[in-house]
Amino acid sequence: MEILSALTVLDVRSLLLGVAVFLVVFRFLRRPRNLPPGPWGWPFLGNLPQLTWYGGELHENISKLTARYGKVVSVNLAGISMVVLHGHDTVKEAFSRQELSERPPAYMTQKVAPGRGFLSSSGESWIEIRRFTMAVLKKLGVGKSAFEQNIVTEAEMFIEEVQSHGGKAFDPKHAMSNAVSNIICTVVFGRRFQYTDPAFEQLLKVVHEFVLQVGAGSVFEFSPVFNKLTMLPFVRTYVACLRSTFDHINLLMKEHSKEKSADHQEDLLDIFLSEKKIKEQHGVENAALRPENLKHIVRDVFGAGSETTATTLLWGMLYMMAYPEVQVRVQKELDDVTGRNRLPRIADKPELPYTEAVLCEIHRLETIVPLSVPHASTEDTTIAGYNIPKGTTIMANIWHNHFDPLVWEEPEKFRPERFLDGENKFRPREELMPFGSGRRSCLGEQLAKMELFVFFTYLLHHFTIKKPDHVPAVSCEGKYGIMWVPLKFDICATVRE
Ligand code: HEM
Repeated sequence: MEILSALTVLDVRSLLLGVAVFLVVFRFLRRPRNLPPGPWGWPFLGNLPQLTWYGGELHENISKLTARYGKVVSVNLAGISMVVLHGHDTVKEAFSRQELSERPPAYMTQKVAPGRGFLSSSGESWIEIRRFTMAVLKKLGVGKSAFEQNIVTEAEMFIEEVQSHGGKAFDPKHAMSNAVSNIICTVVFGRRFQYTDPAFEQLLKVVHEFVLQVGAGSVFEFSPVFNKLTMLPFVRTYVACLRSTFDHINLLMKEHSKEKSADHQEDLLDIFLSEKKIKEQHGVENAALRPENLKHIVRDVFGAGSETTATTLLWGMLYMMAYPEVQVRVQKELDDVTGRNRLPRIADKPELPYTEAVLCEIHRLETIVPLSVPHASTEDTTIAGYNIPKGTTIMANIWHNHFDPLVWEEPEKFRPERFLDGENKFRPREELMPFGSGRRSCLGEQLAKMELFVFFTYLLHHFTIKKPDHVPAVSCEGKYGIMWVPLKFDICATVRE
């Protein structure tokens, strides 16, 4: 009897062991062959501990893997198997292809607010949303000189705000975010807000909070693991930020639908609603114009279009304090072209090659979206000879490309001259890709370039900016959330003669 029960226990154990071995072997055999190489990972967390917990930034740590694994590296971040591309040629080739230009599922956002925007759409709905938004921006004159006046208005308000500090030390972040966000408000809501407007202040606060709170590479958003672990404090914070952003956008959209003030300009919301009406009258279905999509489009355009440009301008101020000789050269170039009696205009840009080179060098050294925004493959395909199964998340390590010593001589150095030719004319470099590359590249690139040019030239035409005396040295250190942002700093801005 005892022998029989011992045998039964043994049989059950053997059976379980057999099943476990079978599952491991089956999984191994089913694994697609010739995947891009990469380091081993922990169960559930994958390579997250190696890449984020032991110091260094995620984009730098992934970049280090290229020494061992080459330009196309597989990593797993909390259940997301992703392939990270390095080298501008690899990124350019891959992102020009339709099957590598979609987005992975945005689990968290869909949980909080179902609907499609730029971050959460692929295929036909993305094509429609992008086409619609591009048409709106074109209609509003964005990217053309007609829109310049809106930017100039905000730049002038910003200059006034800076001047109000009378040369004393202050943190420019708040005024900068207000000014740049107001330009997007003109596009989306047809109006600018007073810096002290409570609804506007709240919106900026939640967007800023969102940027600060979200961990490296928007991992929570696209992770099927964290998506289920909503009891974890940092996931709870992320969800709360998402909720709060959508609540504020809903509030501003409700305000917008009330009676318009006399100075109201046509905006994205107006065009969305009127296009929707026309399409409905003609019985045409349009994936972009579903009511639930509107708040997503607004959130994505607002989120992508405000903090990005403001952050680049903050980096610009830091570099001008850290490299006063570069600041003097920009100011001289501005004075030579515009004199002291008028302000620079976008039409002056071709005559300001050094200023343009400085802006490019800031984009390169402080790549504010170091790992770009995740893409996904929509079919089995290949990159650089490796198999890429359908549904793989693909990231581009833009930061790595901007520091590639084979492309940039002494890449760690701030050297705007690398964007000038032998005759000191502006020399664009295709290896510089702060706005991404290909079909899914930044929709707001033209707008951002106009804003950066106007704000940067206005600032340096009006003021000389210096580090406050109490600060021992200018630090160009940053912090990585969704974006690479400078640590808090103060400036002193003295009015130029
Ligand atoms: C310095 C400023 C900016 C930088 C560095 C920047 C950078 C980027 C990058 C790297 C991407 C991802 C590209 C990809 O997925 O491959 C992106 C996407 C996007 N950006 Fe920008 N951006 C900036 C300003 C703006 C502005 C002002 C707007 C406002 C209209 C904007 C709207 C968007 C949108 C809507 C997308 C998503 C495009 C899509 O999925 O089709 N961005 N941006």
